[in-house]
Amino acid sequence: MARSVTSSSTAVASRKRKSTGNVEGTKGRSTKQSKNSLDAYFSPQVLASSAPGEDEGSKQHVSLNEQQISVLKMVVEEEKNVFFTGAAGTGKSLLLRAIITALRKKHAKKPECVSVTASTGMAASNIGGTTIHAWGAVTPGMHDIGKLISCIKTARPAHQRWKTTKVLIIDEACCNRRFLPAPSCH
Ligand SMILES: Nc1ncnc2c1ncn2[C@@H]1O[C@H](COP(=O)(O)OP(=O)(O)OP(=O)(O)O)[C@@H](O)[C@H]1O
Repeated sequence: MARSVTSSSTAVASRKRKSTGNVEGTKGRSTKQSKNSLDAYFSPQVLASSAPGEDEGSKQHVSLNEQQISVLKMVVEEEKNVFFTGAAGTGKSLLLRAIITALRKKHAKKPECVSVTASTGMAASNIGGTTIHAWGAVTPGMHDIGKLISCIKTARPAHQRWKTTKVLIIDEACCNRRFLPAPSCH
């Protein structure tokens, strides 16, 4: 199955995901080195978003803080399923952009492995993604797994996306409590 990253907040799911983690739950575990090491595909400098009314050119590169880096590692290096959340202005969006950049670098040869979605159209457009419902051909509020799978199978492009995606990002995941991806679908 695909692994996922969700946030309020964001979730990332991966086909190789081993467990769920959060920042507080980060445990020192061995990570793959060599070409899969963080440094190989991630630059810790992230373009900060400009304030409303500010010139786009005024954007500055900032470095992720320790907590953001630990989440980034859990997602990109350790390939865990991660849900991260936090109070307003704590850097979730910046972290998510860094995660997307790092995952796209890591999977540059197979871009279809990384899917970027959100629970609302507005949130999706902010991160250059699509809604989770459009992406996966899933109906909000449908809890019958059998029916969900039937729906997905009749929508070929969506079915293909479920099969090829290794990392599924869902931003603002908690905005839509009626739908959370059912891992048993894939
Ligand atoms: N590590 C960092 N170093 C410097 N600035 C940062 C860092 N992380 C985030 N920021 C800045 O803090 C501000 C808030 O960050 P961001 O928009 O990512 O927060 P958020 O948690 O997504 O907020 P909200 O929940 O309101 O959407 C932004 O201006 C961002 O550039």
